[in-house]
Amino acid sequence: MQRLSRTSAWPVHGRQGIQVLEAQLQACSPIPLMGKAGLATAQLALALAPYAQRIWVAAGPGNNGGDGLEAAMHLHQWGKAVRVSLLGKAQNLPADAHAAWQRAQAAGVQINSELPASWLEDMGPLDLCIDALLGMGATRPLSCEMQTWVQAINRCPAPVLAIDLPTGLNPESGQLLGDATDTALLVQADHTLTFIAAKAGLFMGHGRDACGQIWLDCLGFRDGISVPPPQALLNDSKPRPIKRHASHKGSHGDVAIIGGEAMAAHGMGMTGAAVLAATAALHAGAGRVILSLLSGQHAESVPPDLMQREWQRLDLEKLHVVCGCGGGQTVQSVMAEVLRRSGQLVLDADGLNAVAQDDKLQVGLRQRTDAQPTVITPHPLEAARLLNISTTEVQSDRLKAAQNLADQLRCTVVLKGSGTVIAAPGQTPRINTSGNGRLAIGGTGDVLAGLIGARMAQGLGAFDAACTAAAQHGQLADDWPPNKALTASRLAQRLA
Ligand SMILES: NC(=O)C1=CN([C@@H]2O[C@H](COP(=O)(O)OP(=O)(O)OC[C@H]3O[C@@H](n4cnc5c(N)ncnc54)[C@H](O)[C@@H]3O)[C@@H](O)[C@H]2O)[C@@H](O)CC1
Ligand SMILES: [K+]
Repeated sequence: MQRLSRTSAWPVHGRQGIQVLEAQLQACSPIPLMGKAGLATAQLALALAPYAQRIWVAAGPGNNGGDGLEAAMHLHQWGKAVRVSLLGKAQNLPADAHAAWQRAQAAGVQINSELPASWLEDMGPLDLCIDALLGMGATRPLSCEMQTWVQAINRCPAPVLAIDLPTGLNPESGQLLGDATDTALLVQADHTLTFIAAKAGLFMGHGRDACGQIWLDCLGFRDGISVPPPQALLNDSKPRPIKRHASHKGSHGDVAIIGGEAMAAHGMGMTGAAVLAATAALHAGAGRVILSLLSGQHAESVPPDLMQREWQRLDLEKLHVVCGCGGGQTVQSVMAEVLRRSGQLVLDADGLNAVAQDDKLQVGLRQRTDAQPTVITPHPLEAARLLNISTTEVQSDRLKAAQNLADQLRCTVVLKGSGTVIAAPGQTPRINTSGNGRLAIGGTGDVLAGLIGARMAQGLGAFDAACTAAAQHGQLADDWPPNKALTASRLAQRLA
């Protein structure tokens, strides 16, 4: 068993991949895998809460419930006061889970069909709760009874250890089951022990909030097991590439930021986004940063190290161009040329909306050559516009949406959101695990675009630049002092 850390590129598998692995693991295991899963759960429970005496296991009607029953048996045998609430009838449990129920009963574990309220008094306050209601079999909306049990777990003041995944979570998308929107219908765990392999939903959408610390037990994985291609890898990029001592400003590349429409239709200037991206590129260590406001005017109050130049005077072919930030409608008029001529390109925000609205620009993006790598950084709504699908469809399979975009537009895609996905043609997608809700404010996307531009300028390929930048951007937010407001401009200045 191991704690899933950000420093390894853990493979992520979907249901099919898990089933393929499961069948092989079971074939070479002398005992049912459920026995191993239950023992691992009990061991982790003991390690997490060594002094826990009163433990409640909420067990569901499938094999996830079976894992819970196995764990309950061990904890009972180790002297803990364990109560199991079993949702459903024991005779309806699948074979392995039914056998686990029999073993737990024979060992003397108390198993009720009720929630704790009615029997808690004789037991005293709980020290630990184990969520064994639903695992990989969770596909449909929660039944009313299951909803009540999930809410009971969430009301429980004791720490919660979820088996395989928190109940209520779609293991593949990280969304709530049945596209529910009420997060009260999702167990909020302090720890999640997942089996066989990491699942995408744990690292995306609501999974990021609901899982707590994630642990993985591969249930006896060994050499000789044939591993199907993973759906994705966790992004293990090191946040900070080191600058070589033997370098000069030319070694770190020139970044040009094109954006910042002066007066938008609503009468407000939009230079801030472009200035943020430029500031980010500057602080991230690009050799030189040129700010090109689409108004043709020069911005005031910008760092003196930023150069300013009209976009028409840029030597686009030689530059690492970041285009779109606050570009408004005006960016539409420059896009064809930017796509055709820019050496390396990061497209963000209004640049992406321009592409989504114009088939010719999409062709222009697809026709960029291998020597003109491109990174696009859509949030889910921008991705939905580009793919001509709904945001819900994007969110229900973020890995697929990112990969489809990458293949269609022949570029690297950074699909932002909870669990940013980085995809590119011919690459296994990466799921970024750093970052938190504090990044969900205006301007942080501009900072990310500028940071990617800087990393490309420093010599990283498009995919690596995107992975590295996403890791660093998120890590900064994770390390941000809790009592200090995180703003995009402060974030840009903290890059190094
Ligand atoms: N199959 C195996 O070899 C192993 C399975 N393991 C455990 O088994 C789990 C998967 O077991 P299952 O496939 O039985 O699936 P689950 O135990 O996740 O759930 C299936 C049961 O829940 C019910 N159900 C599904 N969605 C529901 C909803 N929304 N509301 C109410 N009831 C719902 C189904 O009717 C079925 O009775 C894994 O997550 C893992 O915890 C582990 O023991 C490792 C080995
Ligand atoms: K569970």
